[in-house]
Amino acid sequence: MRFTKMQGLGNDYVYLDCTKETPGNLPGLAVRLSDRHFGVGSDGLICIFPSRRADFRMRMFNADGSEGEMCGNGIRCVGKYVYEKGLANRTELTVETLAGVKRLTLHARDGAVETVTVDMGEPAPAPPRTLTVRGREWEVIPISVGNPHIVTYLTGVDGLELAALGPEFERHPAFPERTNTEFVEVVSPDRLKMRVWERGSGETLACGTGACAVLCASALSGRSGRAATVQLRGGDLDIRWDIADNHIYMTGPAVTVFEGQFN
Ligand SMILES: N[C@@H](CCC[C@H](N)C(=O)O)C(=O)O
Repeated sequence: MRFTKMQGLGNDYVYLDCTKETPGNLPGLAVRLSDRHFGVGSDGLICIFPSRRADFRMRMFNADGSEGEMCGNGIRCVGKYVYEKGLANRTELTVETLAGVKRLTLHARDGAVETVTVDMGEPAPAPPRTLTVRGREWEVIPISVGNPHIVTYLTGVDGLELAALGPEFERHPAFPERTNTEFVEVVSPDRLKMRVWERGSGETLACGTGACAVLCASALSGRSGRAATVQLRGGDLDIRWDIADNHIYMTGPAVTVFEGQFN
């Protein structure tokens, strides 16, 4: 079956066109293809299907084979994929996910999609709480943007030992479904620097839903305004929380890396 490797700010996935045929055991395939030594190498697998409720439906699987409700960097790449492969001929699209139907606006030049704006819908924040992880107390703000996130603030985010800390947040007993965790340093009210430990994939270079959770948590706690640049290891995302419709809008790049075939 043919595949396309794409990335949004270095958050890379293998993309499959499942509009005509679908391979079996998608979780197992995600584990196999994501392996950076024995597979294609990626943070997971994204499959594109027809939809009864929207123009397309996407399913995303993390590198460990678990299924996520939504993927912010991935859905931008889905927009680029369907447009450039000729599966869609409009620059306004809808994509069904386990977190609802999302609206995409593709920004294309000479037939190539460079950036995509996604209406990520309404965030669902919960009251802050304190967690003990590795003997330290961390104040976290839980926020669902369709998938689960917790956001915590500190200085010196670059020096954080995420490989040791991340798994303990992900599997903390307070979150039976596991969680994505964003570690944030406020650079200024309109620039937030973050690192992310993703549920099911570990540290990634960027997380679109995570960046939306960070903007929401920062605005609610008075650390930022309702629009900011979120600086991730793989680059910047522009995030805006609209006051009129309460939706979060994310704008960022989508890039094709290479195509291939697996047996
Ligand atoms: N990288 C993604 C999020 C992928 C899903 C996440 N790991 C989960 O399990 O919820 C993004 O860009 O949003």
